[in-house]
Amino acid sequence: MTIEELRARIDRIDSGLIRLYAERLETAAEIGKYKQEHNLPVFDPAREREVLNKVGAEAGEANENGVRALFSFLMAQSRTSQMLDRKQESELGKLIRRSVEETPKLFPEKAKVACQGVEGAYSQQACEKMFRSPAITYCKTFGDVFSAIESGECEYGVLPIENSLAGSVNSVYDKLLSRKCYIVRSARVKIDHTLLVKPGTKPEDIREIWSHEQAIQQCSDFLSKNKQWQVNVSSNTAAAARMVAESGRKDVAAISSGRCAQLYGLEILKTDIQNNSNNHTRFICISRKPEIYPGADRTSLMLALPDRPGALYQLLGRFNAQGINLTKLESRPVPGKDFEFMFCFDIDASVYSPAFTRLIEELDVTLEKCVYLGSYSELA
Ligand SMILES: C=C(O[C@@H]1C=C(C(=O)O)C=C[C@H]1O)C(=O)O
Repeated sequence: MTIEELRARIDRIDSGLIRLYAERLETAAEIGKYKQEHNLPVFDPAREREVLNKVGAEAGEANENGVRALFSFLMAQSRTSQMLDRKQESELGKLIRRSVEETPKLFPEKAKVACQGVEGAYSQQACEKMFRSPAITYCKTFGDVFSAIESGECEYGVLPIENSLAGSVNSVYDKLLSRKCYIVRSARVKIDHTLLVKPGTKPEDIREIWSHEQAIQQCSDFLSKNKQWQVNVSSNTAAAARMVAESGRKDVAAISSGRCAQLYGLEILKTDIQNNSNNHTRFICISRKPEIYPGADRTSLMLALPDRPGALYQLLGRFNAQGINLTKLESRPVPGKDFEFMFCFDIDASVYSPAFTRLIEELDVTLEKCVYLGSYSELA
């Protein structure tokens, strides 16, 4: 047979498959109606197991895995269509729709905002990107930022969530999971580390360096060329700059943003001392209530998957089926549990799109645990 003839045969098989696919979905829709009339849930895991075992056995050893994967996709499609036919919103679907309806159309210009650190911190730059005239309360720790919102002392909080070189800020993710706050906006801030000293200090006078742990890591090449310096960790890059300013010493230097030079009366000895100049940090703005402002095109979720082969593959298949892109996928251990993981997803889809609504309905109904962290837009 020629390739053309073989392809014509494939085309005929495909037409048959399409007809059977539609027929299977129509039958599932009828089952869906029955379930609705009899108050039965859409998802029937026992029946799905039975179907997978049956088709797997029928396919025989050579085709078993492929057939099982195909049928798990087909069954997910029937579930989606049954759920959409119900026109009954899931709890999460309702929360998102209500938040869109109840959130004002404009992001506030003024608000009481909690940031971690001291004046000059990168969190402050992020906060000023988000709010035109914020009233900032500085907190010692990330946990204190959450507490300031929970107690009502502040309306919003600004926290780092991810750095382009160092990756996710895991302690912020863990707190988002354990404390009830939602992401309502995010912003990218370019990180430019500089070496700051008291005016008049010369490079050869320096004996000690102070900075935040991450900044020290990000400037490791520069620091390794100056091994005679003793490197000390401080809680924040801006706190390190303030410490140098207040120390009265001329043998210490801070690694901090250039902005802190003016703020604390310091001199910039060297700019751009980081290993890689493409260094950005993403900051999030959190609030007690989910607020979804116009333009929200990113949604963060944390999902728990059943511990079985193919669970993540099947979930990713749902994103693919809805044509939805992901901008982040990472696993996080569940605090206090041995080797139990949740997956952090950043979904790249407008909250107004039907595909997003369908996906949320599916996830909320079929997954063991789906923690909604918020829908928002990111300021570049
Ligand atoms: C079609 C049904 O609904 C869902 C989809 C299934 C399928 O496509 O085979 C099986 C079980 C249910 O989760 C059904 O209950 O039979």
